[in-house]
Amino acid sequence: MSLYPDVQRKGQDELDHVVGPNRLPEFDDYDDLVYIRAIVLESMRWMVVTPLSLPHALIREDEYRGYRIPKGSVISANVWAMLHNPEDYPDPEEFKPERFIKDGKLDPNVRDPLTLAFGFGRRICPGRHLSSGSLFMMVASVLHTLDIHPVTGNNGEKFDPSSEVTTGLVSAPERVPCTLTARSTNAERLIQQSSL
Ligand code: HEM
Repeated sequence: MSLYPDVQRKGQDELDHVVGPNRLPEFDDYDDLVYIRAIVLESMRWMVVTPLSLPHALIREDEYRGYRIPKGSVISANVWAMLHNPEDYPDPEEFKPERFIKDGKLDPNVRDPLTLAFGFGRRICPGRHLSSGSLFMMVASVLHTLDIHPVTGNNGEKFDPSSEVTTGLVSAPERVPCTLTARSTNAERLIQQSSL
């Protein structure tokens, strides 16, 4: 959000319109918070948590595009490449929640990143609904109450958190330097009330 202030502002505009200043977002707002849901989808796509998913082993021989894959082979799905395929996601390096929206709704013709980011088949992540629901509440609550500002270097340049990520099974930014300020005195009150 610190890198994309326009995305942040659009999310906050939607929250102001749907939720208003006197309460925090709730799951009942889900259907109306289309842009917030698009931010969640784009977050899961742009910097996928498990870029090579989890390895699977073949229980029987298979064939893929003319290649024989023997039983017992270990395969890794390059989910990062799938989620950065410009045919499905033009300008894949850009963080653009708008790519998921058409006529004010989530566009069912755009490939849903959540069908890739949580793995595949019978071992698909059983925590996927908990995770995507929690992400929705987290993004909505943070943007509703806080402004996120980038920390700039000596020359005014913004640090890109995607430039330094951990390697291994799980990928996460090494650091996310930013400052947070309450959006208003109402927002401050909501934060204090929610921490009671
Ligand atoms: C953004 C958050 C999460 C991501 C991106 C994620 C991703 C994944 C992926 C890619 C797999 C491997 C699926 C496969 O083998 O094809 C997996 C497996 C698994 N996940 Fe998650 N996960 C997340 C959160 C959670 C949470 C919150 C829980 C528990 C509450 C959870 C529990 C599990 C378990 C138990 C497995 C192993 C399933 C099996 O092998 O049968 N995950 N997850």
